[in-house]
Amino acid sequence: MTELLGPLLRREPPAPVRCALLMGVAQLRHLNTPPHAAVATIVSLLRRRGLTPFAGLANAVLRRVAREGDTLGEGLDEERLDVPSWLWSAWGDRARAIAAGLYREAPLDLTLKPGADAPPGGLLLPNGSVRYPAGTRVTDLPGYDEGQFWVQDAAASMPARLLNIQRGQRVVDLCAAPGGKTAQLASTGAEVIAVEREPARAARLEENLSRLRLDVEMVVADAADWRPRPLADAVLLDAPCSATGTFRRHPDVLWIKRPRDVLALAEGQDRLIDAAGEMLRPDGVLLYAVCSLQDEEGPQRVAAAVRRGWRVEPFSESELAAMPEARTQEGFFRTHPGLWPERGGMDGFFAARLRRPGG
Ligand SMILES: C[S@@+](CC[C@H](N)C(=O)[O-])C[C@H]1O[C@@H](n2cnc3c(N)ncnc32)[C@H](O)[C@@H]1O
Repeated sequence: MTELLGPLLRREPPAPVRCALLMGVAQLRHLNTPPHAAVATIVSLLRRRGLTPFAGLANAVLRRVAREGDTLGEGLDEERLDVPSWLWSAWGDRARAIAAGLYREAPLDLTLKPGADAPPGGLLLPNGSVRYPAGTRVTDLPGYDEGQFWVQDAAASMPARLLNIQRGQRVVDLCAAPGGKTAQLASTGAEVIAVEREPARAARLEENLSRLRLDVEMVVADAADWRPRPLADAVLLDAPCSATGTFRRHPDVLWIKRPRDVLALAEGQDRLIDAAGEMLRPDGVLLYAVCSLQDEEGPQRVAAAVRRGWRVEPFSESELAAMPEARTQEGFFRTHPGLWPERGGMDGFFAARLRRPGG
């Protein structure tokens, strides 16, 4: 949008005026706002902010964008321009496919409790999630109050499915709130301990589990310090991350994160992976997951874990039969918002299965 605006301005306007113009361009180009409404909104916004001298400029520029927007935009590589350069480079040859997800609003995906019926109007996805159009309000769907399902993007539902936990096993769910993965684990009949550091988020997790009528042991603690007794058969670590994979729901994430944030998060991820190692019985399994598109938080964390003695246990083709496009050569699970374009995309996720060092 900045590139579209540039040639229409003879000199750089003050920052608030530029912001208002960008809002106008976004309304005209992306939100299908009728031109008169977009122009009137921005002009009146400028007047109310004491920027009346710029009202004429806004009027002229935005009318021109409304009239000639398509011609003005010709030759601009919108996908490239809508992604910060450092992320575009970091995404490498996946960048264009990932950026395609920028222009699709995320649908609403549900995970059903075993045996529950899907509310009408949904599309059953190959992985078992049920998809509803963007904008659907989950609380309006029949079965919500009875705890028959919860909101969880199709890609986000895969790590817990891939852990393939069995009834009676003891599983620790680290970094658990708001509890989508906890609910999946608890639905298997496993003994689940959910660990969440933030008390307010832990309270939300408890509320969610109570609506779902699922039984879980809750621990409010820092996963880096807490240890279970007896040790666990499996740990699911949904580690705090840059969350770049969630940009369809949180578009600002692409613009507020910096490369140094990713590096700091990676250090924390290594610490939590090794903490998980101290929670597992010998030969116990760790499912490491992040909703990040960044190599530093995915494959590079696994490579670092291998250097510290962890073993990778690749996901097989049959384990990922429902989402074959998500299986990497190394046997990791990796998705991005450009996948499943005909079905409405999915979040970006990374997951790998690791065996405990010395196990
Ligand atoms: C990505 S969200 C987890 C989403 C969740 N697993 C789900 O499927 O609904 C990350 C969560 O981890 C929590 N968290 C971050 N660092 C933590 C730590 N060191 N120990 C425990 N919880 C932590 C955050 O408060 C946040 O609620």
